[in-house]
Amino acid sequence: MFPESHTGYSYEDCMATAVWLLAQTAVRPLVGIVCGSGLGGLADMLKDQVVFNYRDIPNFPQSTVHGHAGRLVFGTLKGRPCVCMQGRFHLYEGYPIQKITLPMRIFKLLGVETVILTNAAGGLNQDFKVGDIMIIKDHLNMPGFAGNNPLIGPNDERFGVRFPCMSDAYDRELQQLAMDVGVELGYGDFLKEGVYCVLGGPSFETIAECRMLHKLGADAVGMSTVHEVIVARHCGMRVFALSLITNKAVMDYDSEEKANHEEVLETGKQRAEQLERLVSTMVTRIGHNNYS
Ligand SMILES: O=P(O)(O)O[C@@H]1C[C@H](O)[C@@H](CO)O1
Ligand code: HPA
Repeated sequence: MFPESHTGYSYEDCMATAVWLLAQTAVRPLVGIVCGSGLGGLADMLKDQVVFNYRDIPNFPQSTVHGHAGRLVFGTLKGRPCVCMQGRFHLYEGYPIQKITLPMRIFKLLGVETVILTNAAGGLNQDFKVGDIMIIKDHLNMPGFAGNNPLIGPNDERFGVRFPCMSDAYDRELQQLAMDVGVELGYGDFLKEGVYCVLGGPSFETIAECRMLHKLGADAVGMSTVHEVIVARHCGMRVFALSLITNKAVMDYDSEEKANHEEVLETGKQRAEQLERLVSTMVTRIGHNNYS
């Protein structure tokens, strides 16, 4: 029924990778974290680390992008068992979409219940400034509109249903938790919420494209996260995601600004500490009170 070129991994392949990892670490992670461009410092916060290079993990792709170290780090964050991807995969690296999202299924098989994803993104919302942290409340999946969805191909019910709901993709309690923690930490001035739009990349957007995306309801634009969110939700994990606004999307023909990866990494460095504190404090509170 599906063409031979289908590039997914079977349940057994994912299980083999999970079993291989579990055999080499005593950590049983409940929280899985994905670090965006220049945001890999989050992984360095983990204590009692057990680290795997992606090249050593069976079935894992390799990181090819500057700012994505290519290491899977197990450890504890303030006593909570976590696993952290220090580096993710993107469509523009040439990987099939099922390979980009494979780590989400491995997270699930490792026992992860909550996934926290971070990314670097261009700000489309004119109220956003460089350095703002945007809590993602929803997404626009542009590659999905063109038929590139990670769930295309045979559906294995052991992971999830054929037609998963996405109107509740971003957990509302975790969004509230992020707001509460952010305000407590004094980040209220640069904590925003909004809609993230994913494109294929690697070219940054034209001015006309930015204007169109803004009109369509996007507050920030990037090249990741959404595919991972779809696969994480398909297999029943809770999802929280945030964008660091690393640059302002160029919306004006008079502007001299040009999006570039160096600026993205530089903004990441400047906000790294606050972002790490926000995420680590959230992790300590997940599973408590009304955030359970
Ligand atoms: O992995 P993320 O989404 O943080 O990376 C963004 C998108 C591109 O990979 C890169 C552009 O600078 O940063
Ligand atoms: N566009 C797309 N992806 C990005 C951007 C951007 O402006 N900034 C960081 N990642």
